[in-house]
Amino acid sequence: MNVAVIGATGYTGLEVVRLLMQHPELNVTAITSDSQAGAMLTEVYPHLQGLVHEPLQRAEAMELALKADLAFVALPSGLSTGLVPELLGAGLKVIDLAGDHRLSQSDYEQWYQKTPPSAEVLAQAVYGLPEYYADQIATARLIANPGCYPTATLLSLLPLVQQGLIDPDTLIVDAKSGVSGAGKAVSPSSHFVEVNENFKAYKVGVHQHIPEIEGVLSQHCGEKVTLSFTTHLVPMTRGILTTSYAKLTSDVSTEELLALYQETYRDQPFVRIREKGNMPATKDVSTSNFCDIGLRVDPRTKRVTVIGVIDNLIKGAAGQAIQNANLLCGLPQTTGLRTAPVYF
Ligand SMILES: NC(=O)C1=CN([C@@H]2O[C@H](COP(=O)(O)OP(=O)(O)OC[C@H]3O[C@@H](n4cnc5c(N)ncnc54)[C@H](OP(=O)(O)O)[C@@H]3O)[C@@H](O)[C@H]2O)C=CC1
Ligand SMILES: CC(=O)N[C@@H](CCC(=O)OP(=O)(O)O)C(=O)O
Repeated sequence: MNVAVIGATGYTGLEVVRLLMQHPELNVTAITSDSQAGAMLTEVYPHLQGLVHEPLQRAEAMELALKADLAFVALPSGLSTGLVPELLGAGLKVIDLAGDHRLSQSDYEQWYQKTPPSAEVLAQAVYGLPEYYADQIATARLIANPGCYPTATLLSLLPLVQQGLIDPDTLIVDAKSGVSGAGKAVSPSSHFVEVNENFKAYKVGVHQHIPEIEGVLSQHCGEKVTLSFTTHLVPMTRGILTTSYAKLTSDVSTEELLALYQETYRDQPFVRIREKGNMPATKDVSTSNFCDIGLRVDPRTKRVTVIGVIDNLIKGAAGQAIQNANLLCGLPQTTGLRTAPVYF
């Protein structure tokens, strides 16, 4: 299948291009940039010299449809809302990495403070978390690739929520991200001087991923879930670590919960469950599409603590988008994604 990468000069778009170089079935035939149209990607990123030969072009849907069957859209939120209907109308399938097609119109307006996509387009969107929605993804025309924090949080919590093992009212998620999560545009809060040797919470209580996480958990829980969710910026380039806490509804042991997680993710190639006493770190998954999960029950407090780690740019964005493209194409989910993490 021929694919276009929209926003190829951005961090996630660039990762899609890089990962697709080793994909046996998906060929990158078009790459776009608004500010660099007409230039070569290697002028912006010389490390790709000799590896990428397509020129950067503007994201014109009809022109892209002549070159590709599927588009990965890696634009800032708000922009894909305008482009996606044109791409769909031109006959392309779309995987949107932005938040635009993950929420209801009212939630999108409230949490992103932008104009939402039309109800007609939203009705076509399938939430692209392959571990839970593989069948719907396989037949979709528009896939809303999950957010980075929601990916780690949902994979960490859904086994517990589905089995009614935690009281959803007691749920707290403490999340930390590397700075590439903010994209390549420089802002005062992600500037080197602000981030280096520093550690800070941000968007406390107002993070745009709150309704996304609550929405999916509620679907699987059968009742409305609300959670306390706090994001932190860590002075590292890649990686997300989420720590989730909740009160257990029955006396279960760490061993029993680990067995449940092993069983839930037995056939999922990118979720790895740790042995008792072993907690994952961000480097364990760096540059790979894995999500590693560890947990422990505290019998004193009757709470469970679940640690989830992903690479925000890979399982949190580009890798998951390719996993979704594999499902769309009827390929094994691991096609082109079987890379071991880079530990140092
Ligand atoms: N970074 C991450 O870890 C994750 C990001 N996401 C989401 O994926 C999307 C892409 O993120 P990311 O790659 O980090 O973003 P970047 O800011 O790094 O890249 C954005 C891309 O969009 C292009 N673009 C086109 N028009 C505009 C415009 N008007 N203003 C700014 N950029 C424009 C830019 O290219 P050019 O300037 O050359 O035109 C650039 O290639 C976002 O919606 C983000 O929220 C989702 C999960 C994880
Ligand atoms: C470190 C950092 O700033 N991360 C970003 C992640 C943004 C993102 O993934 O955006 P979507 O809304 O498109 O999912 C943030 O917290 O806003």
